[in-house]
Amino acid sequence: MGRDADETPPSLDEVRWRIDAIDSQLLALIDERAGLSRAVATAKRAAGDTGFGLRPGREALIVRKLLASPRNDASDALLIRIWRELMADSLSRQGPFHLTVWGDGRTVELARLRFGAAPPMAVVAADKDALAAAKTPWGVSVLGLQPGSAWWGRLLAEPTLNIFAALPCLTRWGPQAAFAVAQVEVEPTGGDQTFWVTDSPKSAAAVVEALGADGVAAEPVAEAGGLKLFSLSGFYQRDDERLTRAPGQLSGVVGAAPVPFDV
Ligand SMILES: O=C(O)C(=O)C[C@]1(C(=O)O)C=C[C@@H](O)C=C1
Repeated sequence: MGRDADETPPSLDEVRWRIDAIDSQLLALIDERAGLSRAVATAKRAAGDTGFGLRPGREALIVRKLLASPRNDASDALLIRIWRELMADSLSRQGPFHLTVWGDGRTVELARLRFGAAPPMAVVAADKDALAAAKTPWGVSVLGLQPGSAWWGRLLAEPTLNIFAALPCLTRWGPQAAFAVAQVEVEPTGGDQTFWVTDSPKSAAAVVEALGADGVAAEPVAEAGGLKLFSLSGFYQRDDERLTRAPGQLSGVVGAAPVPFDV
């Protein structure tokens, strides 16, 4: 702290010495955190929870708290990248966490940004293969919003599969272009969007208007195969009355995700 302005700046050797010292401290803490994944897994088993260890709500709360913490130089992107790596690594120590990706190169990039380097990743040629993989134990699938595919509509018939993340999680990393799906519970985190599908033949704008008249703020996300996908502002339960009376014969909630951290 507090070098006077007229003092000579530290030499490169001195700065590197400080970096080395910080790296040692970081390593000790990272090592300690990684070791806690065993304790987390044991505690979950002791509580009778033998299912998938992923807790997207807890991850969102951790990230939001970090982003809200005072700091001088560490960017939001740096914090998010580091903690996503730490949390995904913890998850892969708890069980056979694995990724399956369907989409383009950007979808693969978004999957790695969100789930880090730890989980093995398979890229599949068909959206239905990615959805099937999301039903395997400890499976997460990342599917792109590709024109012509209404894979998200198939979740209406798969009530155990939920969209739980919209990627990327920062708007400065680009528009939301892919979703993560797994057999996982979604829960409110205090800043959420709910994904809702309808077969209504009305235009997306007309559906948005009908929902809005009932107090539901919606934005169109995708349209394919006679189905439309909307993002609703806030967390909606599957049986929310406003959604049961919304346009469409076949409609329903297919998941929820934290809103991007920088909106
Ligand atoms: O808190 C948990 O349940 C954990 O498994 C730990 C942890 C983390 O590393 O912080 C890892 C994975 C979960 O998705 C959420 C959080």
